[in-house]
Amino acid sequence: MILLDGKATAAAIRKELGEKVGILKSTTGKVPGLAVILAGEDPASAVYVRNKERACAEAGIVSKGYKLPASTTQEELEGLIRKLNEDDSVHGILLQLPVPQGLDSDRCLDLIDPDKDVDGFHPVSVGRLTLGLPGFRSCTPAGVMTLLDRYGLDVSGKKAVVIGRSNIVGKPLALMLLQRNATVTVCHSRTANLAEEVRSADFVFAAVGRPLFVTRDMVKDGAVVVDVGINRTDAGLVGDCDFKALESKVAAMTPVPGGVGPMTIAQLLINTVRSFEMKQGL
Ligand SMILES: NC(=O)C1=CN([C@@H]2O[C@H](COP(=O)(O)OP(=O)(O)OC[C@H]3O[C@@H](n4cnc5c(N)ncnc54)[C@H](OP(=O)(O)O)[C@@H]3O)[C@@H](O)[C@H]2O)C=CC1
Ligand SMILES: Nc1nc(=O)c2c([nH]1)NC[C@@H]1CN(c3ccc(C(=O)N[C@@H](CCC(=O)O)C(=O)O)cc3)C=[N+]21
Ligand SMILES: [Mg+2]
Repeated sequence: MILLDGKATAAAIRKELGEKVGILKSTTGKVPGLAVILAGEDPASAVYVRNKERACAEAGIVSKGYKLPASTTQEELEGLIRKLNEDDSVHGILLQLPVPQGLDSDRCLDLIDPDKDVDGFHPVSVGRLTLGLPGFRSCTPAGVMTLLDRYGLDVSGKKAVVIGRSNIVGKPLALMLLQRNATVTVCHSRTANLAEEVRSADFVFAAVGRPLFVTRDMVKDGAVVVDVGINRTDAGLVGDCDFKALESKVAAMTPVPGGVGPMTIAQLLINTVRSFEMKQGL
């Protein structure tokens, strides 16, 4: 089995980006900037935001954290986004989800300048993905595609089954796989015979949010399995797949932790540097 090492791949990407940013700095006199907005005190979100800030530093990207209390009003949050849209030192704006109760995340995401939408959540970015046009792609599914690329795994002509249809993972991932000429099936909580669908897959993508959801009997011999799930259990952080049971059956698989999670952050950095380049007309 080939372990799809997202941790090592993400580290390599950060190093490459650091070198690229160094060159961009010497030619333009400027550096890419990312604004990360965290409203409220969700502990998992705080961990992710800290990881993002550390990753930015490694790649030479200036990150600016905006920590807002859970009591922040819709008007205040929208005011901050408007200000960041106008700020020339900011090339990417990320609103960490979920936002506290009472705040309307859709209205906030809508307000982000699509040219700074490095998270790929703006309806314009989603529309561009759907149409196959250039634009920012949601970092988790785009990070998955980057990981497959780095391992030379090509989905073209292959049967891909995505489990989960959320707007930030399952749905955009299905569109990206279709763009790469996979034959794509999307499963969800109303899918009949889900196990049978998954058994037919050359590539399985699990984005469900349930530990041990994908079991050995559900996966075909020699399949490639990408586990997007992040579940906090008494046994620690686990994915959606029964890693131990699948190990001797699959051709390649991502671990959790150390798989898709670090790639999500690496993709955010890739998108931010790209946004910076576009601003410079590069
Ligand atoms: N590694 C990373 O960078 C990231 C990891 N994640 C992780 O990925 C997982 C999915 O995240 P997200 O997409 O936001 O989650 P959501 O909860 O938004 O979506 C879960 C999806 O799984 C489906 N589902 C739930 N239960 C079942 C079931 N019993 N049978 C079939 N389908 C089911 C749901 O179906 P339905 O639509 O019918 O309700 C839904 O489409 C989570 O563990 C999350 O923590 C998320 C983002 C980034
Ligand atoms: N606007 C927005 N953009 C996001 O991209 C976004 C979001 N909101 N809200 C939450 C989800 C989740 N997410 C993760 C990022 C990194 C890891 C990650 O680094 N995981 C490590 C482990 C980290 C740990 O120890 O918890 C790993 O899998 O190895 C996981 C999950 C991004 N999300
Ligand atoms: Mg969700």
